[in-house]
Amino acid sequence: MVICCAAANCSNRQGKGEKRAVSFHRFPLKDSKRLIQWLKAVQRDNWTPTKYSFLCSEHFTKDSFSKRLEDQHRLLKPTAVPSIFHLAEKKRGAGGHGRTRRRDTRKASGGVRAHSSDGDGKAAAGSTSSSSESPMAKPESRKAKRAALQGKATPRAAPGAASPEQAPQAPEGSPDGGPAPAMFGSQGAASALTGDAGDENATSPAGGLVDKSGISMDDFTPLGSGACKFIGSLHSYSFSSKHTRERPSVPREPVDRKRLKRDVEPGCSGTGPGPDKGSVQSPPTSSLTATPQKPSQSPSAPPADVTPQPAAEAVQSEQSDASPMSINEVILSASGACKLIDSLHSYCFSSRQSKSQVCCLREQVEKKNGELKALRQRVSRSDSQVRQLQEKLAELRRVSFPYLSSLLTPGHEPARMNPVVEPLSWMLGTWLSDPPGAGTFPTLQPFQYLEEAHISHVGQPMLNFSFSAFHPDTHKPMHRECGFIRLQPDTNKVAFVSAQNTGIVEVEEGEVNGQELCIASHSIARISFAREPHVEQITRKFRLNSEGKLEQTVSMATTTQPLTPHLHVTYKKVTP
Ligand code: HEM
Repeated sequence: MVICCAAANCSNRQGKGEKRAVSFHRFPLKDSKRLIQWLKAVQRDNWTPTKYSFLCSEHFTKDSFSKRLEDQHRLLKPTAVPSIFHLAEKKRGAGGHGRTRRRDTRKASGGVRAHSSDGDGKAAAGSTSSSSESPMAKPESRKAKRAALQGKATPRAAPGAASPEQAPQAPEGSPDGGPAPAMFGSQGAASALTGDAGDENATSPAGGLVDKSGISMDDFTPLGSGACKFIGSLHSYSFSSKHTRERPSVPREPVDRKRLKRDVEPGCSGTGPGPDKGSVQSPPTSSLTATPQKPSQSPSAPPADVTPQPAAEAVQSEQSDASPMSINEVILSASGACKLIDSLHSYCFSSRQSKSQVCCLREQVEKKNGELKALRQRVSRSDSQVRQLQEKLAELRRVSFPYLSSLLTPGHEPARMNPVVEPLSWMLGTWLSDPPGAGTFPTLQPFQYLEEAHISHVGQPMLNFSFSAFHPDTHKPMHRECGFIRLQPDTNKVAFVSAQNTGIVEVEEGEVNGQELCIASHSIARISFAREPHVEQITRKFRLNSEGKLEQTVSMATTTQPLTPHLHVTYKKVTP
C-alpha cells in the first residue's frame, strides 16, 4: 500500500519526491473532537477516514510540528489541525481525489503499479484505463472490461496482494518485510502467504527503491521500537490465524462483487475491505462509486476470476455489499485482537510523543531552574547589602546619639508617663502652628510666625518642652525656648522653667485646671548684654480647645510698656 495524502487535489504520496520532504499523518480517529476539525478542513463528501488514511505535511502550518530531540524527526503536534488546502480545484468526491495525476505518475513508472490503488482506500484506475471513460459507465461494459483485464492480471493478482501499493509497510526495523506490520492490516500478511517476492524492491514513482510495501515507514512514523515490532508480530499472527480459519469457508466472489462500494482502506488483519486489493483485482475501469450488484452474481455463480483469492480479499468481498460504514462500524467490524493491537500501537505512538514532550518540558524546567538560581543569588546579594546598610545605620546612631540610641531602638517600649504629670497629659505631643502665629506689641508692627511645639516626657515627673519659631516666608529660625513643666505632687500647682535664645531665663508658676494652664512669671533673669527694652513680666495661657487644638497666648510687660498681648498661636497636633 502506498501511503497517499487523502486531501482533495493533493497528489502527494509516500516515496514521491525527496524523502522526508513530505511526511504523512494519520487521522486522529480516537480524538473525535479533533477528527471533526480535520474532516471539516479536508471537505471530502461521502468519505470516511480509516486508520489507513493520511494527510501529508503540506496541509499543516509549520508550527503544527515539533521535532523529536534525539533525531530531530518531525512530529505532528497532538493538537494540530490541517489548514492548508487547495479546494478551489475540482473537489474530490468519494474516491476521486488526485486520481488523474496519480494515473499519470503510474504510467511514468512503467506500469509497475498498474493494478495498484491510490492507497487511500480507493481502487485506483490502472494505467490502461481511459481518462475519458466515465466512472458511471454501464456496469455491463465495465464488467466485460474488468473480466478481460482480470484475466491479464490474474498471474499477478494473487501476488498483487503483496504489490508495492497493497502490501503493508513493514515497520522500521523489519525491512525484510517480515511480520506484516500491524498498522497496515493483513495485506502484508497476505503477501507473505502467497510467497510472491516478485515485487520486492520495485521502483517507486519517484525512482527510489521501495520494499514490498512500497513505502518507507520512516516517512510517516517515528522510528520503530521494539514494541512496534512486537505489535507487528501480533498483527501478523492475528492475520495468519484468521486466514487459516476463514479461507476454506469463504466462497469465491465474482469480480464485480469485489468492486468496492465505499472508500474504505484495508482493514486490520484482513477483516476490513481494502482498496488496495480492489485495485489489484479490479480492471482500470473500476470505480469507487457504487456499482450495482447483479442479483445473478450469487456466490454460486462461476467466478470470472478463477485465480484463487487471498482469504483477506474473500473477506473483503463478503463485506462489499454493505452500505458505507461509519467510523464506528469500521471499528466495530474489527476483531477484538485488532482493537487491542491498535490500542497498543496508539499507546506506543502516544508514549513516544509524550516522551518527546517530556524532554522538551524537562529542558524548559532546567532553563527556568537556572534563571531561578540566578535570581536567588541576586536576592541573596541584595539581602546582604541591606544587612550591611542596617549595621552601618545602627553604628551611626550609636556614634551620633549615644544616649538616644537606646530610646530609638526598635521595639523599645515607650516610657510610661509618670502619674504626677498626668493632669498635663493633654499637652503632650508635637504641634505645628495652624494657622501661623500672630505677634503684636505696641512698639512693634504686627507680624506672623510659624512655630513647632514639642512636649514630651521620659517617665520622669515632669514634661519636657521646646518651642521653635520660624519666619513664615523664609523659614529662618527666630525665637526659641526650651525647658520643663513640673507639677507639685497631689496639687494642680505648676512650675514652668524656660530658657530663651534671647538670653532670658524665667520661671513661671500657675495652675492647671482641666485642659487649661495659666501661669505667670515668678522670676526673670537675663544675660548682662540682653537687648532692651527688658521684659519685666510675662503671662501665658495654654489650653486645648474644643477642636482638639492647642492654643498659647503670651502677654508681657517691658520697661516701656505695660502688660500687653505679644503672641497668640494655635497648634494642631501632628503626632499621636
Ligand atoms: C515669652 C517669650 C517672649 C518674650 C519674653 C519676648 C520678648 C520681647 C521683647 C521684650 C521684645 C522687645 C519689644 C520692644 O522692642 O518694645 C520683643 C520683640 C520681638 N519679639 Fe518677642 N518675646 C517672646 C517671644 C517671641 C516669639 C515667640 C516671637 C516669634 C517670632 C517673638 C518675636 C518678636 C519680634 C519679631 C520682636 C520685634 C523685633 C525684635 O525686637 O527682635 N517674640 N520680644
